[in-house]
Amino acid sequence: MAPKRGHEDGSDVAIPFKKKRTSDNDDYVDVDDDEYAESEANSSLVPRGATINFSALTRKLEASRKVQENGNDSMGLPAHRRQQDSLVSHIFQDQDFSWLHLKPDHASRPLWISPEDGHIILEAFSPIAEQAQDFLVAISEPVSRPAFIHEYKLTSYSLYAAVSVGLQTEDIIEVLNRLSKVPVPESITTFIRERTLSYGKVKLVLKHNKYFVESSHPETLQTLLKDKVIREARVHSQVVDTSIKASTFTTSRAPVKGNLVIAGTKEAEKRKEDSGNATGANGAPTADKDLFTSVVGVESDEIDEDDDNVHAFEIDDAKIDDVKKRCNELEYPMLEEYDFRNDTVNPNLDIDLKPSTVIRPYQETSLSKMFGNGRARSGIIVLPCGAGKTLVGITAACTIKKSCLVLCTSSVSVMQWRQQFIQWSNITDRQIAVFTADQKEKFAGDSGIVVSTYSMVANTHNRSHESKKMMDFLTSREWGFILLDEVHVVPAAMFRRVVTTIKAHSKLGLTATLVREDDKIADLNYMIGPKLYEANWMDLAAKGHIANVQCAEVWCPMTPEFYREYLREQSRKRMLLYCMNPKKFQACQFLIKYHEDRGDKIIVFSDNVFALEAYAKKLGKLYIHGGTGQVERMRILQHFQHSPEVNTIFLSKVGDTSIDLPEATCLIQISSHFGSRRQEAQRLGRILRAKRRNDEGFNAFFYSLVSKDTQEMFYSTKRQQFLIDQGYAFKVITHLDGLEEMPDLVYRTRDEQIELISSVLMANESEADLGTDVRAGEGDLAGTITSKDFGMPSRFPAVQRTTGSLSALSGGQHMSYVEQNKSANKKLAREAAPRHKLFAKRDKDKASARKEGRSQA
Ligand SMILES: Nc1ncnc2c1ncn2[C@@H]1O[C@H](COP(=O)(O)OP(=O)(O)OP(=O)(O)O)[C@@H](O)[C@H]1O
Repeated sequence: MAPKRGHEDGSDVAIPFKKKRTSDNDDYVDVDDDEYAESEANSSLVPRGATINFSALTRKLEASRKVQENGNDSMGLPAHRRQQDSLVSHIFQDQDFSWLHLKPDHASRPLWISPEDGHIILEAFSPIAEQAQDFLVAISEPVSRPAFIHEYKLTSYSLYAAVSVGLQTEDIIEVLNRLSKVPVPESITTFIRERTLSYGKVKLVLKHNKYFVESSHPETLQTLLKDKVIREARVHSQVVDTSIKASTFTTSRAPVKGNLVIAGTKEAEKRKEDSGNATGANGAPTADKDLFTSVVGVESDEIDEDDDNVHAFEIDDAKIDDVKKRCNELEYPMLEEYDFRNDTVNPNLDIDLKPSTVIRPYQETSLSKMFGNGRARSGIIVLPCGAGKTLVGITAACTIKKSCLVLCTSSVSVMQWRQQFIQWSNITDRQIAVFTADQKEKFAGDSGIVVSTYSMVANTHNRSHESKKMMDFLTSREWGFILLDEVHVVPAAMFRRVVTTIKAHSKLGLTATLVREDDKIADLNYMIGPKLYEANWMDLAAKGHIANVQCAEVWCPMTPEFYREYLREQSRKRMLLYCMNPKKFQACQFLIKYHEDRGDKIIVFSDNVFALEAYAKKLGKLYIHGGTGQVERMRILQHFQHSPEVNTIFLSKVGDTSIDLPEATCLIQISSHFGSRRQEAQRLGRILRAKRRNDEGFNAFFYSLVSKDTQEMFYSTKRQQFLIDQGYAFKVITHLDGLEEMPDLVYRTRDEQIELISSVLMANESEADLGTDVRAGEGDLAGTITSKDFGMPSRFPAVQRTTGSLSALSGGQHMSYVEQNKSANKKLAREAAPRHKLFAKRDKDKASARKEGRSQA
């Protein structure tokens, strides 16, 4: 489903169109499983959604048993269907689904469901695709969403999330059936029923400061009460099965009744008008809505939950964790909801959005999933980089109006969150405090906001006296709301510590890239809650909320000298060699010139600080890395924002996430962190917020410069996968037209290139490390990441010094190259690992040719 990569002829340059991190004090330790991409073997061994594949596997095994027993296959499919014969059956073999008969009006129904694995294929060009997408996002995981055909997957978690936002089993099946070109296969209906049977049936609700296990299914509560742990946790003074009238219960698809989120905003007014003008909830014209209704046959508003009779029993505060765990084991995971409007014990916080703050429709939609029934559901909201997750979090805090704790990944983000709270809401300076290594503040009054980092809160060692006092402040009180930024990067253990030490009634996780190679996403489901909403990147771009980006991969051939060294080198310097490839330098110079001439503002990213400095100095540009002081950073960023003289800056990974530069319209990536899909997406996020995004025909540009025939090509392909799944197409540029004619082209001559290789070979091993911004300072998001940090054995030796010659130091670089190279060659020959026989033969041939030459001489 990935878009094809095409070749560009260069004339079309106009298309040129975010570890284990250990850092100082308050910065977190971040495990990005994406980085497993460093190991090719790992990446292929750990498929995405492994958890789900496991259940699919179990079903398959079960099915094969059934086939043997009664002639049905694992998904309950009749065995005879495999013998279905048609002229083309043999081509598709077991992927021949022609036995699933199309409905007579299939052309007007936009989707097809695979009976084998629950994958759903959606025609994104259908007039009712937008409504269908809303529904599919609620019940399934988006797998890939390019322009015309989308792929989704029904999983246990997606169905858990669907139920948690109020959808009912039979509604899911019914709507799916109406949208599907073929009758929903029995295997799928069985799967949906099985998975939704118990999920979402039990809620943990805090009402009047007492915890209740609540359900509208009395038999479920009876089942739970049969369990010893739960029975013992029950508070007997309460009347069992208290009937609680849920006054404002609605489902996710119903209009948000009594919802405080949108009240008072201009957008709310606009939406009221829109509905008055008979347009759809998404602004879709009535005609489309009618078509949806005629095909789907269910008005979205019809799916209202009839939840009049809710039964509950009270449980002991101290036993909450045991009950939660037990419910999980019994396969009745509890949804957490906070009836904040009826919480009279925790003091209210006087916070509201400023009248000038207008939230965008997708921000509102995401929040409606959280507040759909007048309570706050805990869960995760996924929005693209630059789409305004901060404001979503702030709006949620303004809705709950109770004390709020915000946790983010670095001290830079802490300051940004604080500033954004002040910018978008009426919160006063005294009501919002920060807790970082440098600042330990408490808010004034009974209620307020504290912004901190995960590591400040989770860290249990070496706390200063001040920090201890601050932690007591945080742990001794009840928080109405905890906001968790960038949830996908925080290790499970750290989350567990945070979640157990802080008593919060509701949790909201925010992220742009819910991608991990392992099953840690499952931990998030348990610790925070299900995914409540995931936006479509292309949709937001089409509506002008984020910029349209043209992505391209520029293939830069290695010069023969660099390639020879690359093949010889066994250490990290291989990476430095492909970063410092003179042809890459030239491509970078050309693209900078091209885009500066167009009036673009350009950010060049390099993870490797050695390369960063070398490029920036050679091309005469300003640069920022971990070692750049705060004052210097601000000065450079201000120049970039306001001065027409500074149109290009070079950034190390410190700029991946924490820098908000809406002026930037072009990104050039010269070195990156292995195959990290997350970093690729986060970097793209820097230009998605481009100020000029709504200019007529405006495009932002994202270039990855890749040295041809090197490992970098593999990593690059891997990195792009997440963005491709979001619908981005990467073009391949193999030739930049006009590059050769550039008057002041760098490293044009062989001598200059040889001089460059000399400097690379003389560099320290540590400087060659791609994942390390060795000069990262306190508060930087850039930490030091190595393969070892991801639990993998380091393939490279630790830092090692190489000696440069005196002649090199005195400026005779050319000579030093020869000297250095000679000795390096000897050293390599001594240390060389066993070579492939092909190369061994070539070396032998060469050696005998040399011998022959000498004897002839
Ligand atoms: N409703 C809105 N109205 C106006 N501006 C908005 C709105 N929502 C977000 N923005 C602006 O969009 C930009 C991006 O927002 P924000 O930094 O919250 O994005 P993000 O999703 O957290 O991105 P990232 O994941 O890259 O950190 C900011 O400049 C913010 O002020």
